[in-house]
This record gives sequence, C-alpha cells and structure tokens, in this order.
Amino acid sequence: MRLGGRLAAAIDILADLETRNRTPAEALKDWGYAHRFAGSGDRAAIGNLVNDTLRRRRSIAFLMDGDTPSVLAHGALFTSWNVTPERLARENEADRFAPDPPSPAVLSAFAARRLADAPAPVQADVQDWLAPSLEANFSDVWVEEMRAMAGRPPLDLRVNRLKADKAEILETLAPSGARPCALAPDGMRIAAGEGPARLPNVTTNRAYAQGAFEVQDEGSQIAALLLGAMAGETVLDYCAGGGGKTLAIASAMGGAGNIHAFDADLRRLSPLAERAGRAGAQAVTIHRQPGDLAGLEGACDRVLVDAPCTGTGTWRRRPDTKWTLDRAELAERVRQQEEALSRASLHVRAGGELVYVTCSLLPEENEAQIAAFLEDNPGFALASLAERWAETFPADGPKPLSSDGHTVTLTPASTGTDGFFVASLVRGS
Ligand SMILES: C[S@@+](CC[C@H](N)C(=O)[O-])C[C@H]1O[C@@H](n2cnc3c(N)ncnc32)[C@H](O)[C@@H]1O
Repeated sequence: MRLGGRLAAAIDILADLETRNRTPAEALKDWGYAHRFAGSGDRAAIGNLVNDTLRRRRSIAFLMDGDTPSVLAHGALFTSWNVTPERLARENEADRFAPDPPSPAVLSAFAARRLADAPAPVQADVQDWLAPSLEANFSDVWVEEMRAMAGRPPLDLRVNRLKADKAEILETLAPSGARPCALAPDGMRIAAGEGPARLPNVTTNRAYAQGAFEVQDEGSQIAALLLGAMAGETVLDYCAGGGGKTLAIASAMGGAGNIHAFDADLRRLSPLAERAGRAGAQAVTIHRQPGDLAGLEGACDRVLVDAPCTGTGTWRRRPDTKWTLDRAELAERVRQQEEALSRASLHVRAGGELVYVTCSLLPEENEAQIAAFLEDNPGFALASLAERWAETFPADGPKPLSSDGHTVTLTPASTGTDGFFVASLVRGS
C-alpha cells in the first residue's frame, strides 16, 4: 500500500473508534481481517498513524482548526511524520486509494497557527479537568512532561537472570536493534522508530520461548527493583495481575526465597502459572483465593501493591485512554487503591516493608493516597527510596523526579520510561 491508502485506512479506523466502544488494537485487528491484502508493514504503519493521531489529538485539532478523523490523521502526518502538505499532495496525486485532501481553510489554519499560542492543556495534549492535578505534580514543567508523554514508546525487554546472560541475549537481539537500557540493569531497549517504522516481533524468538527474556517497560522493571527484595526473603505480590513484576522480582532474588502472588481478579492471574514455568521461577506460589493468604498475615518481609490505577503514566502505549478517562473512573481507582493497600498491609511483618506502585502521575492516586494511608495506619512510616536508588542504578543515569525526596516518580521526560510512582512504607517493630 502507498501512503494514501494507509492514510485512508487510518481515517476509517479513527472513525470506527468514534462510533464504537473498543480499543485501537481491536479496531486494527478487525481492519486487518477485512483487508487481507494488507501486509504486516502496512498494518504497522496504519497502527502507528492511528496511535500518533490519538497521542496528539488535541494539539493537532488546534493546529488544523478541525477534529474530524480525516483532519486529525492528516495533521498527524504533518506534525509527527514530517510529511509536508505539499509532499502529501504530490504523492496522492496519482493514488486512487488516497483520501480527499483537507480543505483550503484547514490547510491555511495549519500554515498560520502556532502551538505556543494554544492554552496549556492543548499544548500538553490532555483534557482540561486533568490540568490542575498535573500542574500540582510537575509545577512549571507540566506541559513539557505531558509533551513527552505524547511521544511514541520504545519496546523494552528484561533479561531473566534465572535463565540467561544479558550479553548473550543482547547479541541475539542486536539485529533487531536492542541496546542496554540506561537504568534497569537487566533491561534492553529497541527504539520506537519514526513514521511507518515497524517494531520487531521479539516474541517469535526462540530465546523468548525458552524464558530468557520478557517484554517489560523499563519503568516497570525499575519499580520491581525498588521493592528491594533480597535472596531468601518472603515476598507477597498482592496485585500480581499477569505477573510482570512477580517475574522481575523472582529474577532479582535469583531463585532463593518465597514469592507469593495474589490478585483479586482470577482472569488476570491466569497467565502467571505458564509464564512462571517458562521463566523457571520456582520460588513463585500462586494464591487464587484471599483465604489462601491467611497464613501469611504479619509474615512477609516485603509486600508489593502494584495498584489498579488510571494508567496516566502509560498514555504513550494506550493514547485512547487519555481521552476517555473521567472523574468517576479516577474516584473508583482511588477507592480500589485504598482497599488494596489496607488489605495488603496486614501481611507485612514488624520491620517489614510495604511498597506502593502505580503507573499513574496523578497526585490523587499517589502522594494523597499515601498520606491517607499513613493517617489511618500510624504503625507505618514513609521511608526514603533515595539510598536504594543509588545502590541499584548507575550514578550517571537519568534521574527520577520526587515530590518529597522520599518517593520516586518516573516519566518519559525524566527517566525515558513510562510514568510510575513508587513509595516505600516501613512497618514499625
Ligand atoms: C496494575 S495491575 C497489576 C499489574 C501486574 N502487577 C504486572 O506487573 O503485570 C493491578 C492489579 O490489581 C488487581 N486488584 C485490584 N484490586 C485489588 C484488590 N483489592 N486486591 C488484590 N488485587 C487487586 C487488579 O485485578 C489488577 O490485576
């Protein structure tokens, strides 16, 4: 397919997303089934254009003075793909699959408008109601932070120490462009690429099937390491989900100790047994019912609460959720976090540690959540993660943010990762 056909496909998918309640990945998959002539390069390019449009939807609408799927997708080509209106017109001239060009009014708006003249939430590509929370978190750099959150994410991988050696896996994946991550010691990164660039499907690699590496954002790897789990300890991963962090913890503990994985949602937990088997993570015990944890009350050296959250830190990967998030969802997540923290805290031994993680950058889910927990649980105190950071990550690497010098905030702009918040709470002895 030529650029015009790919652009037309992206417009169809964006229109479909406006009328039906589903994810871009689902819409792209359906489009692929209905257009079997399209190759994997076409599907990747169309997916890139759909997601690039969603990432910068609001700033593009301002620059183009319009927000139809066609105007937005054209705007994404002009702003994110370095395709000028003149070049597109030339390329589409003889392409019968190309969509109609934008109107002269749209093109003249694009020629005349400057993003610096737009209100801050438009420059930041976020909904208005979120601006005060983001500004409270990042003060005068909040727009810059959100601009970085509107970029494309890389593909990050984590070498499984239980099965493999990083240097060997790096060599195996070098043809795919894998390089060591800047911070996570077992992390490897494949850069996002530009325009139609396609990321390799590393999960078809034999080393992946053998459990030598996992796909995991570097921020998630860092959050798991900030738990500080050591060989021989008893650890509870209370919101284990599919086990991304459980397996990172197992790798960090080198197979020595006990890792208990629990999740309130059995469906989410279901891939973990197979994944743990592939990773050789024998220290992992999966608990499917809350009652199974009874014997662990007050018995764990460390408890991780990787809490359900709005996912504002992962907007690069799920840009559609940036526009659907509302106050009711935020309130529901805050309630779930409170419940998970409160229940999980019962399992921390005296002198043990409760580590709270979200992939959100909203203070309501982070600093305010921790403050409320500490008020209700005077037996716990906030500990600083600064020393653990210095011991775990290279001194010359990117620096995280911190609102209080104790907690850690990761962002695309500061650490080059997804957005994460990590706080450590120690139980008095
Ligand atoms: C951010 S996800 C976990 C991701 C996972 N740790 C990983 O690294 O792949 C949050 C999880 O918390 C679970 N959850 C929500 N409320 C819970 C509760 N009260 N107790 C335990 N798990 C809960 C959800 O089912 C969801 O799987």
